[in-house]
Amino acid sequence: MYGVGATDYSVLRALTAPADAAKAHKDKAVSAEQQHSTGDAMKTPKSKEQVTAPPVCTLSYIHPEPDSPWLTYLAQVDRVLPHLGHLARWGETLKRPKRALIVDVPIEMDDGSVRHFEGYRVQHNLSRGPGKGGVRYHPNVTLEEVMALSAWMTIKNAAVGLPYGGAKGGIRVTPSELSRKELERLTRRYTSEIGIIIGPQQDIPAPDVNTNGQIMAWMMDTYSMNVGATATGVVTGKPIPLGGSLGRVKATGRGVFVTGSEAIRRLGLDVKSLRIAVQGFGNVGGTAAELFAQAGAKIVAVQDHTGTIIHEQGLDVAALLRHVSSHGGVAGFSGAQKADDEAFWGVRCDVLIPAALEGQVTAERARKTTAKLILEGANGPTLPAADDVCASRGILVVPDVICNAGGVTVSYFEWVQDFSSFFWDEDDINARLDKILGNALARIWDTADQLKISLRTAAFVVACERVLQAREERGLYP
Ligand SMILES: NC(=O)C1=CN([C@@H]2O[C@H](COP(=O)(O)OP(=O)(O)OC[C@H]3O[C@@H](n4cnc5c(N)ncnc54)[C@H](OP(=O)(O)O)[C@@H]3O)[C@@H](O)[C@H]2O)C=CC1
Ligand SMILES: O=C(O)CCC(=O)C(=O)O
Repeated sequence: MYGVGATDYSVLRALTAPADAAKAHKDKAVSAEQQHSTGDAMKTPKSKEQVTAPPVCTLSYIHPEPDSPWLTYLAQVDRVLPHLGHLARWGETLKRPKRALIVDVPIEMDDGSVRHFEGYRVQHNLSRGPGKGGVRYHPNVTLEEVMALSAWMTIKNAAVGLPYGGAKGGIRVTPSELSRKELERLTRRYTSEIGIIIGPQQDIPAPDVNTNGQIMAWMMDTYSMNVGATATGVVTGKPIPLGGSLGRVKATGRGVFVTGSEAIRRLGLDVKSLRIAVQGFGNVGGTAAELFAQAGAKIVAVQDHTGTIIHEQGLDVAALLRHVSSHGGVAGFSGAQKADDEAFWGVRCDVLIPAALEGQVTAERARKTTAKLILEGANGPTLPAADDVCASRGILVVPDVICNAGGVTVSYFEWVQDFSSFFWDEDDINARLDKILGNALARIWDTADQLKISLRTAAFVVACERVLQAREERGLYP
């Protein structure tokens, strides 16, 4: 399945060049699409990025299925290795997590029964600093998924230049089935179990799917009680009165908007004329949709777990946000038509924002979309085969490791503020965020232009050089 598509770098170059390339890009994209539809995509130039063999997982303790997040990550690493020069000898470091902790999380349910949940915390790499990354509560969480998410944190933190390694955690649970008290017990027990490897200097969790400020507050309190001192710096994404940072709740969606707006500018497009489809309407998707709508774009389709809604003239995003907060999902929103879930991928749009889970943009969906630009709000939403389809069709993908890095960047600000006990105002936070993301994206874009590679592989080049350079300079022996 991997590497069957060919990557046409002249298309990508046109896409990554400034606005004057817009026409060339459009013409080229049409011809790439025609090639594709005649089954002739292999005639596009062979590229350094093309991977001929599927990635191999050499770890004995997981057995990834095809298209699984860990194999997606390994395929992305295989694409970067040819660009790493002498550092490539350290490449295997990227393919193994430094440390993976699996914990049993038993809790007493409200009815007096005892239930056990599987919990994980994986520290993929610690060469550049403490582990950093969110905690996910979801029924499909597995060790392998958490490994992939932690590895993407290593790449993201390094790509942006934050002084962290990469980590991620999760519990295999359907949180909506638990009462608030059960959720608190689950969170506190999990925190105690992973307490042996987290800490303000070791590894700093934060929110991810189905976790939020309240859960971070319970984690901070539990860790603090266990160490005997209030340790605000052990988690980020906390409520403001507990050492949280202004701007963190919306930071990830804001980062999608900031990096997306820059990509839109470089493509010579006008945000006010754009039609946008958003998958996932939680913290990330909801905020990104809100900011793009405020900038004048039309949000024409939204999908979450409860269904798909479409409005050709543009949804009233503020009203949809209110509906989701009172009904738990987009289904039943009166200001739109209900649509079939698969129809979401073929909806007429210019920009697609996957902001739900991994593996959503398959090769088939990449062929179906009319979007010119994909902004990865989610982690790992695009399969490697879909990346190849996007490249051959002239669709620019702004990859997760820069596109959704706004959240961890403001988490970094929170951690710094907690250490110094000096808190910044929101304008200051947003200005610093915009600058850091803008500079990181420019560096990645230049790398893509120089090496004639995709933005994803360019982000990996920038990040992996930093990670492996640190590895080499630190040396191997204690
Ligand atoms: N929160 C953060 O700061 C960061 C999050 N991310 C990534 O962004 C993505 C979304 O996270 P976040 O917004 O925080 O999570 P939330 O829990 O706030 O929202 C997740 C959204 O995705 C929807 N969703 C879940 N499964 C599906 C599915 N199979 N099909 C369609 N929609 C689905 C949910 O719908 P429903 O509610 O109906 O289940 C919900 O709308 C994840 O990949 C996460 O790792 C990345 C960087 C930082
Ligand atoms: O804020 C953080 O520390 C991490 C956020 C996260 O989990 C992510 O970027 O995927």
